[in-house]
Amino acid sequence: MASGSIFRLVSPAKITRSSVLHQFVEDKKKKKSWSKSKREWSCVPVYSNGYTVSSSFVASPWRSSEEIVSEVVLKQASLVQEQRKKGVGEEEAAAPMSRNLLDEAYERCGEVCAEYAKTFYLGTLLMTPERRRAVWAIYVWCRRTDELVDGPNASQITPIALHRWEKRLDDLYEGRPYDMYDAALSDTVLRFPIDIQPFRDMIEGMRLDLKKSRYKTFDELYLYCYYVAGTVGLMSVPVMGISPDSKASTESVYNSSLALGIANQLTNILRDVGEDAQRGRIYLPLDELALAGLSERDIFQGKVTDKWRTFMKGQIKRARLFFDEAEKGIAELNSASRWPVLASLLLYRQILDAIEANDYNNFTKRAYVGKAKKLVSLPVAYARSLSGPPKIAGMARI
Ligand SMILES: CC(C)=CCC/C(C)=C/CC/C(C)=C/CC/C(C)=C/[C@@H]1[C@@H](COP(=O)(O)OP(=O)(O)O)[C@]1(C)CC/C=C(\C)CC/C=C(\C)CCC=C(C)C
Ligand SMILES: [Mn+2]
Repeated sequence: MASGSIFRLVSPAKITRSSVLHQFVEDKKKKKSWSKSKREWSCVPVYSNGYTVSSSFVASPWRSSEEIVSEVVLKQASLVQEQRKKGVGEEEAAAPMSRNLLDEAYERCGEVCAEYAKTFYLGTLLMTPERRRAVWAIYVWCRRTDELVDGPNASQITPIALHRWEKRLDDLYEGRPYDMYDAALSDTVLRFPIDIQPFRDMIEGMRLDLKKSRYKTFDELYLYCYYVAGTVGLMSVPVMGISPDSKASTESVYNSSLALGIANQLTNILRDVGEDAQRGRIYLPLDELALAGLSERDIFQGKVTDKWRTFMKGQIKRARLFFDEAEKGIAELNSASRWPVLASLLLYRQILDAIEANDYNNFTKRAYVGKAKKLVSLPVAYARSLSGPPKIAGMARI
């Protein structure tokens, strides 16, 4: 992907519901006991002594990825609750930069967004100007972070470069932006209650990508998906805003936003199995592959067999459950934010349908959602986004 423009200024040195995957859980129960989280999202094995054997041979209390992530969710949700109570508004903050320059910085973010994600950009035009440009600034930061490991200079990216990128993040959070795009985000995080942790975690995801190319369990994969995509949900909700009519708990809305990121990333992974295998990567839970009678070799050989189809059906089912979880939260968002989010959900979810339509050949055939289907989704999303939060709490209070 051409990334020259957004990197010009960068320093070169750079849940499941209980029904999820029922067949996997049933099979695995024979070997392990499975933790059932409060939100029943977990599809995570717990060894009977509550400990895992870590590669460093140090026994530590076992925490599932979901538990680790839910701490970040709680922290982010409480920041927003505080802001809601205090009634701190978007208009309050003043960034240490002239208004004209700042406007220009945001404009540039909008241009990047329009170039890389046209439909999403159009959706943001429905939002208030403050929200719209804040979402652009977040989008650009995420895109640049991803480009560090996936862009044209990826081969030169080392952990040191990622460390520098994280240092830049700290600086922009402290009001010392390095370039125009950073300046826009620096202003955004002053205006909206967005914790730094999801940003740090996305960088952590990129770090993981540099050193890891296999995922033994879904728990490991879940953490990766949280890092690179669930974080986007946590960054976005404080900007998109929760509807004043929402009766749902802030935490439950955050959980839905997290679910959307996870669902998107799982979908990405399922679409790109063949491409990733060509790069020597397998973003699939190896234990589940083994249970389906498949090995790494089968992935590299890329043959669509009945075993593969059955395995894929389970993976698709799981991704859809995350989409369902996400969908429930959308009605709780501010009215102007619902449409772009729902449109993106509907568009992404159709990639799963496309994998099915390709008879599960995600080795050599790219699952693709045609223009016509995309166009139909937009008014459908719009019509559905008109209905707001249910009159009584529609989402579980935790
Ligand atoms: C209550 C509720 C449901 C709220 C919604 C919250 C919300 C807006 C969630 C957004 C979820 C979302 C769009 C997540 C992005 C997931 C994603 C695809 C991440 C990709 C990572 C790396 O993948 P990979 O390298 O395997 O794949 P590529 O080949 O590179 O595609 C990312 C590329 C990370 C970088 C993410 C972005 C550039 C997207 C950032 C998007 C936003 C800030 C705006 C999100 C808003 C909307 C309306 C979609
Ligand atoms: Mn990428």
